[in-house]
Amino acid sequence: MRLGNIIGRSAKMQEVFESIIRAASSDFSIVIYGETGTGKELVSKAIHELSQRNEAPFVPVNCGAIPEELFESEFFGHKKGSFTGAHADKTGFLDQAKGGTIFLDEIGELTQTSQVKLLRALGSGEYTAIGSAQPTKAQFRVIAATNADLEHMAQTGRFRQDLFFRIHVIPVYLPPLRERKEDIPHLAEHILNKLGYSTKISSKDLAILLEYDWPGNVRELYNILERYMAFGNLDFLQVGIKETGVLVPPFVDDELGQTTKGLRDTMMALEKKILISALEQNGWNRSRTAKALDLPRKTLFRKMQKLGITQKTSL
Ligand SMILES: Nc1ncnc2c1ncn2[C@@H]1O[C@H](COP(=O)(O)OP(=O)(O)OP(=O)(O)O)[C@@H](O)[C@H]1O
Repeated sequence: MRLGNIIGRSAKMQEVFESIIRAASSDFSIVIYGETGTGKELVSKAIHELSQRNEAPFVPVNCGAIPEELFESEFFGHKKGSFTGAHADKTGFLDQAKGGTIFLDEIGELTQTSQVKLLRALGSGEYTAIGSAQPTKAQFRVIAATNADLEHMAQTGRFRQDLFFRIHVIPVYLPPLRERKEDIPHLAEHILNKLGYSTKISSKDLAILLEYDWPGNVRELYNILERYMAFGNLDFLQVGIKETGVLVPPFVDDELGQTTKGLRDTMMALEKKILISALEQNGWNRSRTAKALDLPRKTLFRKMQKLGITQKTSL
């Protein structure tokens, strides 16, 4: 079963398909919840394509990558000469999305000040480009996405409750891949096909795919299958299932010399090692490191905090 490019035979994905169809037939704001790599952007595009706005643009915005001081200029646009460096008129995201859909990815990463500005535009139905005297009418539909528990963030004051209520009109929940493993064979076939690989995957390799926990979800499946095409087998992923029942890829074992830890601990140790190494390569400049790792700065800060990384931490 598929809906556009979205593959899913599991009962959980059938429910997702129903939510997508319901969401597309309305014009309310939507929030898509799901772990990284579960297909939030893919689903938001599908909703746009199936909606009445499909002739107008779909504008994706990574909220974690927009510094607070640039929020208005990026979202609302600016007029030439309105501030030093404004050499020409700039069309903001909201203008670009006119008549269509604005996809606010990682909305939980907007700062409180940016949240207020966004809420004001959504609440009043208009916004003003910097340096303009004329407000513009908001003519877009919002689809937001997050891998955070936005409701909990709103309850604990980390996300504005009024903005949460304004956007969380139709929630769509994407289940992690480990909770719908019956989709893996179809996804693998679809992905290998897309990658131009014609050989059928062996049942031994399929069993390895089914055993794995997929913390990076479908995006990780893509990556693993690319490596599978290069190696011709999944031996790099396969390893003895540890006593804990957790499958630990051998390249992780070799790297860390740890064979007894569970997947989560091993992933955290590997993540820590990657972050420290990237920070060292970038002279501990966190903005440069975030860029090198293709991570929003705030995500890097959070990860450093979670993993207890400071400049004094060494490999
Ligand atoms: N059900 C699915 N069927 C086919 N392809 C999928 C499916 N889910 C995800 N993908 C593919 O997996 C990759 C990751 O998906 P996507 O970028 O939409 O995830 P995401 O949840 O937005 O990730 P992130 O939170 O990390 O930005 C994309 O290449 C997407 O096309």
